[in-house]
Amino acid sequence: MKPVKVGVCGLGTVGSGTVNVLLRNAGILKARTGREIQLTQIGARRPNPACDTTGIDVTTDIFEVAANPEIDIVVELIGGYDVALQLVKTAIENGKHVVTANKALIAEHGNEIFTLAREKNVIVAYEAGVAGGIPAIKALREGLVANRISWLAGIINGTGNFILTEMKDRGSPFADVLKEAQELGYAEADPTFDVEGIDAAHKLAILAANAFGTPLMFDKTYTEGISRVTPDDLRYAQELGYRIKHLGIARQREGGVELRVHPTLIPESHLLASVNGVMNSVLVQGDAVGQTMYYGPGAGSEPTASAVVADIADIARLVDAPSAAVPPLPYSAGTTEVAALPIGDVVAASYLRMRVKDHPGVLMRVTEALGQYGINIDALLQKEKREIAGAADIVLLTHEIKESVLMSAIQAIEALDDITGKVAHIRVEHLD
Ligand SMILES: NC(=O)C1=CN([C@@H]2O[C@H](COP(=O)(O)OP(=O)(O)OC[C@H]3O[C@@H](n4cnc5c(N)ncnc54)[C@H](O)[C@@H]3O)[C@@H](O)[C@H]2O)C=CC1
Ligand SMILES: N[C@@H](CC=O)C(=O)O
Ligand code: NA
Repeated sequence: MKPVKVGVCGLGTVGSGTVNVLLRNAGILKARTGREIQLTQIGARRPNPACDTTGIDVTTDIFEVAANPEIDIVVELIGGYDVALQLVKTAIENGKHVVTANKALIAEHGNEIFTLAREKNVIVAYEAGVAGGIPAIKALREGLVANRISWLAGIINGTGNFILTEMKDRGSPFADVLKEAQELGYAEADPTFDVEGIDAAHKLAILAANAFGTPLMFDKTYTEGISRVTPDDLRYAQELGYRIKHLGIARQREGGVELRVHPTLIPESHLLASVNGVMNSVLVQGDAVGQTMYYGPGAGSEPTASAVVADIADIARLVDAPSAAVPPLPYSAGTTEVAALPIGDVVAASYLRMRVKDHPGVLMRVTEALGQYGINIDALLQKEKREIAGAADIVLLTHEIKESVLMSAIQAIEALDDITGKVAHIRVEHLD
């Protein structure tokens, strides 16, 4: 059988890892797929010393790769939107299968890309874009195909989890840890995507589309990042028996789906609470299997390349299959429109932290304000702030309450004379 020919565009962190894995493991890939997978051409602005491209045709024009009649699979690893979209569409128009790690592109332009791919009868695969090296899309699409999925939740941004872990364990300042994550190749070109939750929202939109068979709904995903989580929050959560993790949560509800990305307190005994550093994890609730959980590196050169090459191998097995054998919407969203529920309708327990003037009766006034809205308190800490004369922090865990009601109660608390500044609010989930 003739080799399956691959063109890789972009030779940065993931591109160089992909070249290394394809070359190093060519023998086992051939044995496992029954086909030789040949790295035929690379599109790169400049060489990358992290990989050896000796003997491979390298061009500075990535569109040459997309037009190369020899090539069966174009691998998009340049990142970003405009040029990447153009490249992917050109490759599809030219009848090539596409593998990409670009979750931003898939989350925001996937509906258009998949429509075009369907017309041209080619596969667009994006396993590397969601939870890095974890075969999360494959688990949903194949391993859990028998299940009706009611919800999933995951730690799906490696940089964010790395920052929260280092802040908690070593007390490292946010900016220093972010710099380290960038040096390790974990962060996005624009790291605000990581710290403000946009990257996790891209991934959640893709996971939800696969789990629920809906179109991609990134624009309807409620998104909060980790930038407002303070070292005090991490410490107080720990004292209360919780950890703060940045979670993406997708849940089927009557009337629509919840799609939300935000810092979350989870019990320290929950398995997700032990997912640290750059590791990611996705927890899925299916009606037949119950809960399954997937764990592994969410970012980095070869962990991400592992998923890119897995997609290449899957396509290699199918390139010569009759079109009927190629899964119709292979790695993609379905088409059933569904409503995204507003965040105000979410019912969750909450962590509230407020800076108060340490006057007698202040705690009573806060609990009264909550009581007026029917909000019960589950746990409470009051911490004197030694470094600020006359100030204390009150930290509360509330029972489950509709978020729109909680917001009204928070406004009432912030209006009290004893409260300085804003009330910090982090949702609590038990995920059972
Ligand atoms: N770094 C990671 O751990 C992960 C990254 N990703 C995704 O993989 C993609 C690539 O990310 P990285 O490798 O980290 O980025 P990177 O910045 O290290 O690499 C991108 C490379 O593409 C090249 N490039 C950009 N435009 C080009 C053009 N027009 N022509 C030729 N070369 C061009 C750049 O020069 C650079 O070498 C992104 O979509 C990212 O979101 C996904 C999962 C993990
Ligand atoms: N910046 C992303 C890279 C992988 O998707 C992350 O940190 O998770
Ligand atoms: Na993955």
